[in-house]
Amino acid sequence: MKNLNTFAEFGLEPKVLQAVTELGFEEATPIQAKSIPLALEGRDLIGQAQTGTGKTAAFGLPLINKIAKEEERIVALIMTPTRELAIQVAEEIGKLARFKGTRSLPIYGGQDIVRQIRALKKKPQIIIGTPGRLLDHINRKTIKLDDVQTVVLDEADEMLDMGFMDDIQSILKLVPAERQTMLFSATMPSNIQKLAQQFLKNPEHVSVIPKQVSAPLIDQSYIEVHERQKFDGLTRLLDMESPELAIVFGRTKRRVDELAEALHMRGYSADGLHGDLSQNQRDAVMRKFRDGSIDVLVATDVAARGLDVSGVTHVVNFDLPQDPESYVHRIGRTGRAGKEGAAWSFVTPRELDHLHFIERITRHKITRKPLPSLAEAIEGKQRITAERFIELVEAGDLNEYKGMAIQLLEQYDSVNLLAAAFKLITGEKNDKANIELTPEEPIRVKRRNPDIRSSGRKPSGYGNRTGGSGGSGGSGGYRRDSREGGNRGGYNSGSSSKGGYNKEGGRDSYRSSADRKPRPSSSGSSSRPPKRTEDN
Ligand SMILES: Nc1ncnc2c1ncn2[C@@H]1O[C@H](COP(=O)(O)OP(=O)(O)OP(=O)(O)O)[C@@H](O)[C@H]1O
Ligand SMILES: [Mg+2]
Repeated sequence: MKNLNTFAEFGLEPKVLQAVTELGFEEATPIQAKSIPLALEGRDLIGQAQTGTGKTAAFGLPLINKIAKEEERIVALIMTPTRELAIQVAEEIGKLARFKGTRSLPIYGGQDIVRQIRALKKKPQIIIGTPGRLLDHINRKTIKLDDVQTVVLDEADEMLDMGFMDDIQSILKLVPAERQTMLFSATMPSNIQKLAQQFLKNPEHVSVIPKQVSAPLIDQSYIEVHERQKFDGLTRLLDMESPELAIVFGRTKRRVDELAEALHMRGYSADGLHGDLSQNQRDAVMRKFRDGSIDVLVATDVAARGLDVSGVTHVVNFDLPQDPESYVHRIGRTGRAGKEGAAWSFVTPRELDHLHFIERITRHKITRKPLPSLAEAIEGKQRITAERFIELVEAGDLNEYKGMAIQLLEQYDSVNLLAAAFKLITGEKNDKANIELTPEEPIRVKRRNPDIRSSGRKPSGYGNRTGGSGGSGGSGGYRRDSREGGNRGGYNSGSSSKGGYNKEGGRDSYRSSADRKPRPSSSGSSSRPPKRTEDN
């Protein structure tokens, strides 16, 4: 099949094409070039391509193209694992549908259901939702899926990991069998195949996987640190690198809260994002991050999937993620849409094995770098300040300040004066603020079945490793103890038993937190990963 590269060649209708042009997309990305023609033919698809390569438009454009303007029923359903993603995909679909006027609506937990019901009365044609809240509406009969012709599962593997299998099954049973189903993600672990077999008809696998899974424009480094050095390491890194926008990933909700608070105390404009925040709080944090009023977003894996915020120049894994997949998705928040990005990971000595495991699975070398020195941090701050000085000088418009400058220059040396200005501006943020974070346990290598690449080829040596040094944890199972939610050590899932999912824990996070207690740790014999509740 010839790969089409310009959007005009796809035969999209003019109003859809107009939106693409307006958005400034010149060329289709490889995944778009491969998927769009097949999707337009009505084929079922499994689409895999690196983070930030335009998968949303790859399914969004054919979808919008196919929906008749005068349609009054819900004819398309897009499912996403998290609320933020539902909102973002809805926004992108909204942009792509701008000229055609296709109506879409995001539906997710945490948002006032009455308001959603009101919005549903306006006859949306595309629903973009998280599985739990969708089911709620289906049960209330406020959403009817009888006329759905196209279903998209975005980040399908994450939805399975979060325990949405049952919900997805229940939902798909209500969609007519005569439909088109598409499944997209950057990573495709083996459980996806099962889902695909069950719900897709003769699907075309469309994958754009170069040698490595993560996006090529991300410069990946790691710093070996002790747990207690991490915070100072982070502030030095931020000072040295001066990111435009940075996302710092922490392992748990507590970690994120503490870290955001600590950064704040040191004078950084940072805020935390995790699943215990109300939807309003989460929306507010994302808004501030998108408009640049905060420049460091500290987050649990909630923000790791699919989120597309332009200007994210740096991702820092303050704590290493458990899975290679998470690593790929986390660092994929930078280096998007052809831009460059930097990913830094803090690795404690006991986690070095785990880092090498991630390197092997992602087939990408992660370069070791030293902890930035204080001098480098200070120099970084001064460099940025100098750049700002120069911008201001070049912009002119300094008349109000010149009088005092002239006065001072008559009495003092110009170098000393400028140095004093630097000191004043870049000098100690509240470095005295005493910061102590609760330490996190190191991550250890776990045996599991990641199949991060759809080819199913496993790098040699893979799967034979047991944990690093010492300690707790089943040696055979892949113990998913890194997810937020505090259920550390609470459950084991045998490496091949990802099929069943725990329904406990509450589906929607608008429920009271009492409904969302993690499973007690005595239930370690269960092979079912508990559903992560915060995102629905
Ligand atoms: N053909 C294109 N040319 C330029 N930019 C594009 C093109 N297609 C999409 N984009 C932009 O690229 C960015 C990333 O797209 P998108 O979020 O769909 O990536 P993704 O592949 O879904 O990534 P992830 O795996 O993280 O979910 C978006 O801001 C989108 O508007
Ligand atoms: Mg995406």
